[in-house]
Formats: sequence, C-alpha cells, structure tokens
Amino acid sequence: MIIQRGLKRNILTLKDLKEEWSAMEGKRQAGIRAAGFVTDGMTVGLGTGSTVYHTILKLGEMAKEGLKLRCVSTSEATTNLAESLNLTLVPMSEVEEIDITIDGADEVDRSFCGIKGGGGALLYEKLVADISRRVIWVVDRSKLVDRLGAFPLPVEIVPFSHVQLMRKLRAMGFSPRLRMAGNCPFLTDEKNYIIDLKTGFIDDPEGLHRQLKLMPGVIETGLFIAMADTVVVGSEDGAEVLESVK
Ligand SMILES: O=C[C@H](O)[C@H](O)[C@H](O)COP(=O)(O)O
Repeated sequence: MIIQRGLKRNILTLKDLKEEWSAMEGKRQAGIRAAGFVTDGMTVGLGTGSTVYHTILKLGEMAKEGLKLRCVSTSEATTNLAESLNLTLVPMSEVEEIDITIDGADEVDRSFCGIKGGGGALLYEKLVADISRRVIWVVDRSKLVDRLGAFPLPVEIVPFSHVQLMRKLRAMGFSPRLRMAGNCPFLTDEKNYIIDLKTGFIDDPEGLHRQLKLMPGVIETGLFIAMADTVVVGSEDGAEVLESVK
C-alpha cells in the first residue's frame, strides 16, 4: 500500500502504518484513563490536541451520566468540542483556581519537562496550567524522550516584529520557521504568530526558555518546566500513570 505523504518522505510503509496505529491507540488509552482522575464538582482545565480529545469525549459521557463539572478551555478547537458535548464552560476570568488540568504534550522528558504547542495552543495552555492544582499530561509512548529537542520548539511571538525576530533567531542558529496555515502565517487564538525552532537536544530547558523570553516580541515558549504532576502514557496495551517526584 502506497500513500503519498509530502515531499521529504513520500511513501508510507507497513511499519509506519503500524507505528501510527499504535500511537493513535496509545493516545486513546491515555486520554480515557486520565478522565478517571476527574471527580464530581471539579473545575477542569481542558487542554488541546488529539490525545486530550479522548479525555474530553469521555468527560462528555461522564457529564451526561450526571457528573457535575466546570471546564476551562485552552483553545477555540477545544471550546467547540466541549460545547458540542454540552460540557459547562466558564471563562478564565471567572476562575481563581483549577482543580485539575488534562492536556497533551509533544515531548516529555524524565523530569517531566515538556515541549508543547504543536497545535498552537501553548499560551492558553500554559496560563491554564499555571493556576491548576494538578496538571496531568496525556501522551502516547512515542512522546517520552531522554532529552527534549527533536520536536521543533514552538515560540509564540508578536506579529509586528516577526521579521526582526526571525532574523535574530536565525543568527542564534535555531533555523526558525514561521508557522504557516496555507499561504498565510498561522494565527493563534490570541492572533499571534508562531515560530518553530530547531534547537537540537536541549541541555538546559530553563536556560533556553529564559533566553527566549528575554527577547522583545517573544510572548511565550513551548517549554513547560515543572508544570506537570502526572503523565499518563498510553500504548496498545493500556495506560501507565507516572507521578512526578517533585
Ligand atoms: O498546542 C497544542 C498542544 O500543546 C498539544 O497538547 C500538543 O501539541 C499535543 O498534541 P497531540 O495530543 O495532538 O499530539
């Protein structure tokens, strides 16, 4: 079976198909398992992406069966999904603290540092995580890494100075790419741009995060440091719960 996949790597092998199926099933297992941490009366942060999608579907079922929840969404996509399931959404401005936030991640290392923002929702995700008593990430096994950095690091920036920022980041050796949506720059829910950086393996995630945040025009980075308390790792065989040793 041959499926066209783009320019660089245009043939999907059986091995690729098996890996993709395995990742999809891992996402489903992790997503569903994480919904089990939610109890009646909680305020729940709903992350964004294809893994937490399964959590949100499950929460929709649980709410239908009587579970009472207030949910805070991290993106327009998640808002649309939650609304379609009749989950009760509250605006961020009305929430002081969130009991539990469940979200996906693009890479997670052994100390629960992560890269997020593959779907462009990193800013709201970080703000929601920041006021959450417990943060749970749901990932398939392929997201667990020894060192962060194979996944391009998303950085949300002010559109006004994107040309200058691209220039500076290029000079710093990050091979920056302005994220596009067709012919136009991708816009976040805050109407900002995203630059994806090739960082190589990141030895000091906090140092890199600080360095980038100090650059005028950088709003937020996709490095999430010491934010996750629990990581639920899904595979074809089920889901494993890893707890942080903070
Ligand atoms: O901006 C998107 C988020 O950070 C996602 O949670 C992350 O990209 C993981 O997404 P997925 O579960 O679809 O792999």
